[in-house]
Amino acid sequence: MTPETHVDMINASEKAPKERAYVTFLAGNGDYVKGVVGLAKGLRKVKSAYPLVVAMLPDVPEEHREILRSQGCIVREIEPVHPPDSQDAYARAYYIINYSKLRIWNFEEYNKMIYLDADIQVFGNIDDLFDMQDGYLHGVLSCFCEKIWSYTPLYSIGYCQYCPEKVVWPAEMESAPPSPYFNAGMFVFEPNPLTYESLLQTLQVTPPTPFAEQDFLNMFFGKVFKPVSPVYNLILSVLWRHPGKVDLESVKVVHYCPPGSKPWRYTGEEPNMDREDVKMLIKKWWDIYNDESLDFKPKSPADLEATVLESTIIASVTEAPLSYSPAAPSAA
Ligand SMILES: O=c1ccn([C@@H]2O[C@H](COP(=O)(O)OP(=O)(O)O[C@H]3O[C@H](CO)[C@H](O)[C@H](O)[C@H]3O)[C@@H](O)[C@H]2O)c(=O)[nH]1
Ligand SMILES: O[C@H]1[C@H](O)[C@@H](O)[C@H](O)[C@@H](O)[C@H]1O
Ligand SMILES: [Mn+2]
Repeated sequence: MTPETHVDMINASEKAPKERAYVTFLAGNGDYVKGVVGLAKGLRKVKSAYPLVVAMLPDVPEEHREILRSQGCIVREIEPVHPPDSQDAYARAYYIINYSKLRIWNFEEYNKMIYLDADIQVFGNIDDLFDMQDGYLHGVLSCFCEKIWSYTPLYSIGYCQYCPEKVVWPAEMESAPPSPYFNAGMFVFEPNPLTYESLLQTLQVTPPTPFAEQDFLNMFFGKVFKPVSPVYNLILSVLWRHPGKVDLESVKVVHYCPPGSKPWRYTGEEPNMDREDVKMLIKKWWDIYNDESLDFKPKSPADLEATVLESTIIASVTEAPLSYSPAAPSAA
């Protein structure tokens, strides 16, 4: 190597932009695609500087992929991930959908990504999360107060991370209070081939648990998890479980998580869905979804071509599937 080439290489790596992107996940031919469209438009509204990659299972129909490309999303197909142990068909479908999210650690062309569920909307710019300290996984604590947690001892004693002082940990309890547990609808992470292989290998020796990849990621990244403010992932039920804990004015990200709260399925009939704050947040989601001025506008025909091309090239990058069944069921 000539000294010039060496210098060129150093310069090239110094100049290489830090690749960053948002990433969401899509499975099936149902209505979650609306969530992704809403999210793409929401990110545009708050002027995010980074694109939205959609990691999708093979069962997402072409027409939905087309809608997403026309909204400026980078479409990237992933293979389903099968957890170990045979389950009944319903549980299997649920687990395959959720564990497939692990493939995003293989998106090596990005150094840092922010994962967002499709039932999330951003109401403020959160690009600052990319500047969080490297080497950690950043996310927001889960609330344990909803009935969905009733299978856990935590729920029976009324323990929640949002108000740990409320419950004195009973001496007869077998375990100590749990270590911080994040909601897997939003997290900041660094794709990495070694982490990716380790995640998939560990999964093969880890029996599935009710909160699927959320439980698994909490276990896997337990030692490197750093909590960020709940304004970066307001789980809607925190509004009525911990009133006053989060100031709605300062909330940047809303997660339409509780039953009946998906904006595109909202009827107002389920518990708490008739609250004024919930109705206001549902309306705000629809305002973004319906706002045509937020549709992707390629700056030039070449720009549009670039988006489509990027999706095509990325999707054609093949990877060795550790476990793949072409007939992944959909829960949508
Ligand atoms: O048919 C489906 C189902 C799910 N999804 C994708 O998977 C994500 C997770 O599903 P939900 O948002 O419905 O799940 P919840 O937010 O209610 O549940 C929580 O627990 C889940 C696992 O139990 C995940 O960890 C999820 O990120 C976490 O917020 C969706 O946002 C969407 O991106 C689809 O694309 N199609
Ligand atoms: O804190 C949340 C909340 O309790 C939700 O209802 C549940 O679906 C999520 O998995 C959890 O992280
Ligand atoms: Mn969600």
